[in-house]
Amino acid sequence: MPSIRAPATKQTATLMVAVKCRPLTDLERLRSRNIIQVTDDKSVVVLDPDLSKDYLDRIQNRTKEKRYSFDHAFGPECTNLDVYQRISSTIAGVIQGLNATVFAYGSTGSGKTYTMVGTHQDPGLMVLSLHTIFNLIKKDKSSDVFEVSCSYLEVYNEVIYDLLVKSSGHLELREDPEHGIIVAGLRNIKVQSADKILELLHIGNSRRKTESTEVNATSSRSHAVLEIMVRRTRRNQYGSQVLRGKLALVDLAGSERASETNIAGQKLRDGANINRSLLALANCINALGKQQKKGLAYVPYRNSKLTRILKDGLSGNSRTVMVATISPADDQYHHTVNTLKYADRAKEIKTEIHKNIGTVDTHVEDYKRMIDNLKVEVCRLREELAEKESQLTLKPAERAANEELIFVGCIKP
Ligand SMILES: Nc1ncnc2c1ncn2[C@@H]1O[C@H](COP(=O)(O)OP(=O)(O)OP(=O)(O)O)[C@@H](O)[C@H]1O
Repeated sequence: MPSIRAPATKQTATLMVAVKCRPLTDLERLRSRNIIQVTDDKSVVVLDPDLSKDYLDRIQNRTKEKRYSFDHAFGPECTNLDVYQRISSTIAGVIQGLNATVFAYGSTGSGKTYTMVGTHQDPGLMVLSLHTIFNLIKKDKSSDVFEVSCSYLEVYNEVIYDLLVKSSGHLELREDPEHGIIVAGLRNIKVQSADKILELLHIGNSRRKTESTEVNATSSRSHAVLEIMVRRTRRNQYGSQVLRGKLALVDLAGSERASETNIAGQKLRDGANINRSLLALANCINALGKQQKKGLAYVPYRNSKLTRILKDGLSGNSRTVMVATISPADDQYHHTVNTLKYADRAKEIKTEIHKNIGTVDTHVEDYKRMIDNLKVEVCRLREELAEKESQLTLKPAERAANEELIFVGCIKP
């Protein structure tokens, strides 16, 4: 079976960075002050948490107040749907054969899981994206054939587990010449509806490692990656064209300082591993940001499983959105500024996107049939042309007689 790869046209895309500030929790309202101002739909101001600064300190710039601007900024009153509406065009590309990655980045308790998974009243980006994909598929279902499958994994203590398999073993990463980094043995389940994926997501989330820390009652101890693969087959008279789009939705584990979360033993080890991979991610963001400004820089993807999995989303074939989540509480000032610092660097990151137009599986027999049909067509056109030419080369008298004959021939039955 021959395979024909259609030429892909590449386009450069810049990583989209959105910042989302959650509201103060009930507990925080009692002991913390709000230091975040989202001044417009792109700008965020982090106020100096130290109220003792006097006027002179402020005008002499001895303040820790910081200002940032991003592609989008969302205040505590914004819902996940508000965020989603700004990124939905990226998701829609998946059914056209484009890859997309959405990841939430922020310190522990800043609202990453809330943003990605959400609640019943305020569904998160994972849920909203799935509905978009299936609604778009419904529209084009009459002309094209779609196949949707999903996988859900977690990286816990630098080990990959399949969240769609009960008591999954350790999985390994492999480099595939055609598909890039793949997780060997990861279950890929075919699904017919968004509800089925949501059911799988729910099961996967119940298997995810979470712990109660002092900062967050259900703190994610692992990085979770939900991947939705859409295979679209378009049939036309020349055979079939296959488009393959992939959406990766990533909920990272929370980074924290051991002193702050009051943890020890296993939890402390988890924290060290989480921080190691988040540090590796931060280093990759740094290097990629520098690469855009100063030219080539080494990007240390291989320093963690997480960065190897996210490699495509950070520099390969993907339209990527980073949602930086922050807490408005004054005691989170350092975490907030740190998150915004990396979000600011991520704005420089560029990816190259192209449609994954797969092999056109047309049998030799199909080509033979097409050639035969074309041969018949050419013969017919040649005959028509010869007849027209002979008409033109006839002498005028002959032509008149000929036309008369044709005319007589027409009216006589
Ligand atoms: N936009 C929001 N509106 C209301 N509550 C929110 C919002 N965002 C987050 N929260 C609440 O804040 C708390 C922490 O959120 P979440 O668990 O999503 O943080 P996280 O960043 O995923 O933390 P970790 O990294 O420790 O897993 C939760 O109680 C959550 O319900």
